[in-house]
Amino acid sequence: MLRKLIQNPLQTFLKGIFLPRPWKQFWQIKTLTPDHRLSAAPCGFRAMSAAAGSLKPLIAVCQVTSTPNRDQNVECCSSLIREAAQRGACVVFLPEAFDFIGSNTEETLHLAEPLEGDCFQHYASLARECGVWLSLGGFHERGSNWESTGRIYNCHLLLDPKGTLVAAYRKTHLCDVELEGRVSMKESAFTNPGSEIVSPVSTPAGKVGLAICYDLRFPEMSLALAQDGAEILTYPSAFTVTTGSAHWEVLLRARAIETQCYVVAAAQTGKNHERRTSYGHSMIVDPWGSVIAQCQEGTGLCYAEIDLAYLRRIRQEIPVFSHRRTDLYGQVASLKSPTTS
Ligand SMILES: O=C(O)CNC(=O)[C@H](CS)NC(=O)CCC(=O)C(=O)O
Repeated sequence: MLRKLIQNPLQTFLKGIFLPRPWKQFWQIKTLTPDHRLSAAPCGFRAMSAAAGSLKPLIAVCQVTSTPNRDQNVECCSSLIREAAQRGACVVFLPEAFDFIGSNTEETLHLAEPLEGDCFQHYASLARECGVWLSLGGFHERGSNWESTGRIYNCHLLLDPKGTLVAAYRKTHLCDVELEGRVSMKESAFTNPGSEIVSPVSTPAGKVGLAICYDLRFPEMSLALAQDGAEILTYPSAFTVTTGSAHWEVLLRARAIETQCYVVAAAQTGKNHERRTSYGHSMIVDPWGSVIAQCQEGTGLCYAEIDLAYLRRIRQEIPVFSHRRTDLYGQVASLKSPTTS
């Protein structure tokens, strides 16, 4: 841990010499005391400093390899969340299927839980313990119609640092995709489609719009969220290697550029079970379209600071929302300018 934090000895040395005293103290507290429990304090500290103009809110993206083993998945996600909180992240993002990836439909349905089950309770108490917001990107939810439909929802949950459920978005675009000999997905066979897009939620990092994985292919949805005030779009995902290597980064950057939002994409990586491998490449894209953070291979975290002043400047300089020719696009004609905060 300590070695990981002191990544650049020269930088460390220079910081030691040149940083004025209060900065030096802050830096030492944040990095040289690895077992110092930074719970609600750093987030508050960062938020306060952000308001004072000196520090911007930090967010963290978790990349994992969920398997059918629920307990192992909880252990892995929880340790990443704790690490992110210790580094001062305000909001921590987990990918689609953070709870598990079943090796077949029966197993998936068998492992699914109601919203208020053990899985939710665990992460609610972890949010409280760590003092962070949690985006739980794709929970296999047995909804109220479980008995009648025999299908679940793919549900993205947002929890505040009190462990309160602030928003739940149920995936609206289901991934029924067949690439002959390469990819076969029929999400609708075990999942009910959600019926609504959820209004973006204010967090210390900005207004977060919730989506899931395959939703990324529908720019109408990202525009609708941006128009409703989103500053950060989230696409927790479990992309296939075939489609991910061709489309993932292009789609994420396009959504960021079109909507002038930050795009946060926590992803599954590696071998989830015998017949399934996920693409990984979890990343954070800024509203200019630059990839500002990306996870390395395997399980892990990446971080970025959110700069809403930068977002506002881009929106002023290239005012696409006010240039939109809503008279020309038929069904999407009703899109208006984003609500600005
Ligand atoms: O079923 C689960 O347990 C987790 N959910 C998924 O893996 C979902 C539905 S099958 N995967 C995708 O949407 C992949 C999209 C994709 O790869 C693309 O759009 O190219």
